[in-house]
Amino acid sequence: MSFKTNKEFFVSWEEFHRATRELALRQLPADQWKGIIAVTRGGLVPAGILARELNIRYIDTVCISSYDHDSQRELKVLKGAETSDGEGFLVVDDLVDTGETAKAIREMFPKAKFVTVYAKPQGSPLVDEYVADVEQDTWIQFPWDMQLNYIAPIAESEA
Ligand SMILES: O=P(O)(O)OC[C@H]1O[C@H](OP(=O)(O)OP(=O)(O)O)[C@H](O)[C@@H]1O
Ligand SMILES: Nc1nc2[nH]cnc2c(=O)[nH]1
Ligand SMILES: [Mg+2]
Repeated sequence: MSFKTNKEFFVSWEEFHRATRELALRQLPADQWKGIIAVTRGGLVPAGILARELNIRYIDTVCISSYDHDSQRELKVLKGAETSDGEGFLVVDDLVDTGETAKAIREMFPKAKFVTVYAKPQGSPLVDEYVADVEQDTWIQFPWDMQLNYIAPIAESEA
Protein backbone atom coordinates (compact mmCIF):
# COMPACT_ATOMS: atom_id res chain seq x y z
CA MET A 1 0.00 0.00 0.00
CA SER A 2 1.14 3.55 -0.62
CA PHE A 3 2.58 5.37 2.38
CA LYS A 4 0.33 8.31 1.50
CA THR A 5 -2.97 6.49 2.10
CA ASN A 6 -4.58 4.91 5.12
CA LYS A 7 -7.74 3.40 3.65
CA GLU A 8 -8.21 0.76 0.97
CA PHE A 9 -10.94 0.26 -1.62
CA PHE A 10 -11.08 -3.28 -3.00
CA VAL A 11 -12.35 -3.67 -6.55
CA SER A 12 -13.57 -7.05 -7.85
CA TRP A 13 -13.35 -8.12 -11.51
CA GLU A 14 -17.14 -7.90 -11.74
CA GLU A 15 -17.24 -4.37 -10.39
CA PHE A 16 -14.37 -3.25 -12.63
CA HIS A 17 -16.13 -4.76 -15.65
CA ARG A 18 -19.45 -3.11 -14.71
CA ALA A 19 -17.86 0.33 -14.20
CA THR A 20 -15.86 0.11 -17.43
CA ARG A 21 -18.97 -0.89 -19.41
CA GLU A 22 -20.63 2.22 -18.01
CA LEU A 23 -17.65 4.25 -19.23
CA ALA A 24 -18.06 2.63 -22.67
CA LEU A 25 -21.74 3.56 -22.80
CA ARG A 26 -20.76 7.20 -22.40
CA GLN A 27 -18.41 7.06 -25.42
CA LEU A 28 -21.18 6.54 -27.98
CA PRO A 29 -21.42 6.94 -30.90
CA ALA A 30 -18.53 4.53 -31.31
CA ASP A 31 -17.73 5.55 -34.88
CA GLN A 32 -16.40 8.93 -33.71
CA TRP A 33 -13.24 7.14 -32.48
CA LYS A 34 -10.26 6.33 -34.66
CA GLY A 35 -8.92 4.12 -31.90
CA ILE A 36 -7.95 3.66 -28.28
CA ILE A 37 -4.64 4.48 -26.62
CA ALA A 38 -4.06 2.49 -23.42
CA VAL A 39 -1.79 3.93 -20.74
CA THR A 40 0.34 1.01 -19.55
CA ARG A 41 -0.02 -0.91 -17.56
CA GLY A 42 -3.25 -0.16 -15.67
CA GLY A 43 -5.01 1.20 -18.76
CA LEU A 44 -4.60 -2.07 -20.66
CA VAL A 45 -7.49 -3.75 -18.83
CA PRO A 46 -10.16 -1.06 -19.39
CA ALA A 47 -8.85 -0.60 -22.96
CA GLY A 48 -9.72 -4.21 -23.78
CA ILE A 49 -13.22 -3.84 -22.37
CA LEU A 50 -13.82 -0.50 -24.14
CA ALA A 51 -12.53 -1.96 -27.41
CA ARG A 52 -14.95 -4.86 -27.14
CA GLU A 53 -17.97 -2.72 -26.29
CA LEU A 54 -17.26 -0.02 -28.87
CA ASN A 55 -16.19 -2.47 -31.58
CA ILE A 56 -12.78 -0.81 -31.90
CA ARG A 57 -9.86 -2.82 -33.20
CA TYR A 58 -7.19 -0.13 -33.44
CA ILE A 59 -5.47 -0.13 -30.04
CA ASP A 60 -2.21 1.67 -29.39
CA THR A 61 -0.24 2.09 -26.17
CA VAL A 62 1.62 4.85 -24.42
CA CYS A 63 4.11 3.20 -22.12
CA ILE A 64 4.85 5.11 -18.94
CA SER A 65 7.05 4.22 -16.02
CA SER A 66 6.79 6.34 -12.89
CA TYR A 67 8.81 6.07 -9.73
CA ASP A 68 9.78 8.07 -6.68
CA HIS A 69 13.24 9.57 -6.70
CA ASP A 70 14.32 11.86 -3.85
CA SER A 71 10.64 12.36 -2.96
CA GLN A 72 9.87 13.75 -6.40
CA ARG A 73 7.79 11.55 -8.71
CA GLU A 74 9.55 11.11 -12.01
CA LEU A 75 7.70 10.06 -15.15
CA LYS A 76 9.44 8.34 -18.03
CA VAL A 77 7.74 7.82 -21.38
CA LEU A 78 9.13 4.52 -22.68
CA LYS A 79 7.02 4.54 -25.84
CA GLY A 80 4.66 7.07 -27.42
CA ALA A 81 1.67 6.40 -29.67
CA GLU A 82 1.34 6.71 -33.46
CA THR A 83 -0.63 9.94 -33.43
CA SER A 84 0.74 13.49 -33.33
CA ASP A 85 -1.96 15.12 -31.17
CA GLY A 86 -4.45 12.39 -30.29
CA GLU A 87 -7.33 13.81 -32.33
CA GLY A 88 -10.14 11.25 -32.58
CA PHE A 89 -8.55 8.96 -30.00
CA LEU A 90 -9.74 7.81 -26.61
CA VAL A 91 -6.89 7.63 -24.12
CA VAL A 92 -7.74 5.30 -21.24
CA ASP A 93 -6.23 4.62 -17.84
CA ASP A 94 -7.56 2.75 -14.82
CA LEU A 95 -7.39 5.74 -12.48
CA VAL A 96 -6.16 9.24 -11.89
CA ASP A 97 -4.64 9.99 -8.49
CA THR A 98 -2.28 13.00 -8.15
CA GLY A 99 -2.81 13.83 -11.81
CA GLU A 100 0.89 13.61 -12.75
CA THR A 101 0.27 10.90 -15.35
CA ALA A 102 -2.75 12.82 -16.64
CA LYS A 103 -0.64 15.97 -17.11
CA ALA A 104 1.86 14.04 -19.23
CA ILE A 105 -0.99 12.52 -21.26
CA ARG A 106 -2.53 15.96 -21.86
CA GLU A 107 0.79 17.30 -23.12
CA MET A 108 1.32 14.35 -25.42
CA PHE A 109 -2.25 14.16 -26.78
CA PRO A 110 -3.89 17.59 -26.41
CA LYS A 111 -6.78 16.71 -28.75
CA ALA A 112 -7.59 13.27 -27.35
CA LYS A 113 -10.37 12.46 -24.92
CA PHE A 114 -8.81 11.17 -21.69
CA VAL A 115 -10.99 8.81 -19.65
CA THR A 116 -10.44 6.74 -16.52
CA VAL A 117 -12.58 4.35 -14.51
CA TYR A 118 -11.73 5.84 -11.08
CA ALA A 119 -10.66 9.32 -10.04
CA LYS A 120 -9.40 10.93 -6.86
CA PRO A 121 -10.11 14.65 -6.23
CA GLN A 122 -6.58 15.91 -6.95
CA GLY A 123 -6.56 14.41 -10.43
CA SER A 124 -10.23 14.41 -11.44
CA PRO A 125 -10.21 17.92 -13.06
CA LEU A 126 -7.61 16.63 -15.53
CA VAL A 127 -9.84 13.82 -16.83
CA ASP A 128 -12.57 14.35 -19.42
CA GLU A 129 -14.74 11.57 -18.04
CA TYR A 130 -14.61 8.96 -15.27
CA VAL A 131 -17.08 6.66 -13.57
CA ALA A 132 -16.41 6.59 -9.82
CA ASP A 133 -14.99 8.96 -7.22
CA VAL A 134 -12.54 7.66 -4.62
CA GLU A 135 -11.22 9.69 -1.69
CA GLN A 136 -7.68 11.02 -1.94
CA ASP A 137 -6.50 9.12 1.14
CA THR A 138 -7.75 5.78 -0.19
CA TRP A 139 -5.65 3.25 -2.08
CA ILE A 140 -7.53 1.42 -4.83
CA GLN A 141 -6.74 -2.29 -4.93
CA PHE A 142 -7.39 -3.74 -8.37
CA PRO A 143 -8.34 -7.36 -9.01
CA TRP A 144 -5.21 -8.04 -11.09
CA ASP A 145 -3.10 -7.18 -8.02
CA MET A 146 -4.98 -9.52 -5.68
CA GLN A 147 -5.79 -13.19 -5.12
CA LEU A 148 -8.54 -15.00 -3.24
CA ASN A 149 -7.57 -16.03 0.27
CA TYR A 150 -9.13 -18.21 2.97
CA ILE A 151 -10.42 -16.29 5.96
CA ALA A 152 -11.39 -17.86 9.30
CA PRO A 153 -15.07 -17.76 10.41
CA ILE A 154 -15.94 -14.73 12.51
CA ALA A 155 -16.77 -16.95 15.51
CA GLU A 156 -13.28 -18.43 15.49
CA SER A 157 -11.61 -15.08 15.55
CA GLU A 158 -13.42 -14.02 18.74
CA ALA A 159 -11.05 -13.07 21.54
O1 LIG B 1 -2.43 10.34 -11.08
P1 LIG B 1 -1.14 9.67 -10.75
O2 LIG B 1 -0.66 10.01 -9.36
O3 LIG B 1 -0.07 9.91 -11.78
O4 LIG B 1 -1.40 8.11 -10.67
C1 LIG B 1 -2.14 7.44 -11.66
C2 LIG B 1 -1.31 6.39 -12.34
O5 LIG B 1 -0.78 5.50 -11.34
C3 LIG B 1 -1.07 4.16 -11.73
O6 LIG B 1 -0.07 3.65 -12.56
P2 LIG B 1 1.31 3.15 -11.98
O7 LIG B 1 2.32 4.26 -12.07
O8 LIG B 1 1.11 2.57 -10.62
O9 LIG B 1 1.81 2.03 -12.97
P3 LIG B 1 1.07 0.80 -13.66
O10 LIG B 1 -0.12 1.32 -14.39
O11 LIG B 1 2.11 0.26 -14.59
O12 LIG B 1 0.70 -0.16 -12.58
C4 LIG B 1 -2.35 4.27 -12.51
O13 LIG B 1 -2.48 3.16 -13.40
C5 LIG B 1 -2.18 5.57 -13.26
O14 LIG B 1 -1.51 5.35 -14.50
N1 LIG C 1 -3.42 0.30 -7.54
C1 LIG C 1 -3.29 1.63 -7.40
N2 LIG C 1 -2.33 2.28 -8.09
C2 LIG C 1 -2.25 3.63 -7.92
N3 LIG C 1 -1.40 4.51 -8.47
C3 LIG C 1 -1.70 5.72 -7.98
N4 LIG C 1 -2.72 5.64 -7.11
C4 LIG C 1 -3.10 4.34 -7.07
C5 LIG C 1 -4.11 3.63 -6.34
O1 LIG C 1 -4.93 4.16 -5.56
N5 LIG C 1 -4.15 2.27 -6.56
MG1 LIG D 1 -0.74 3.32 -14.70
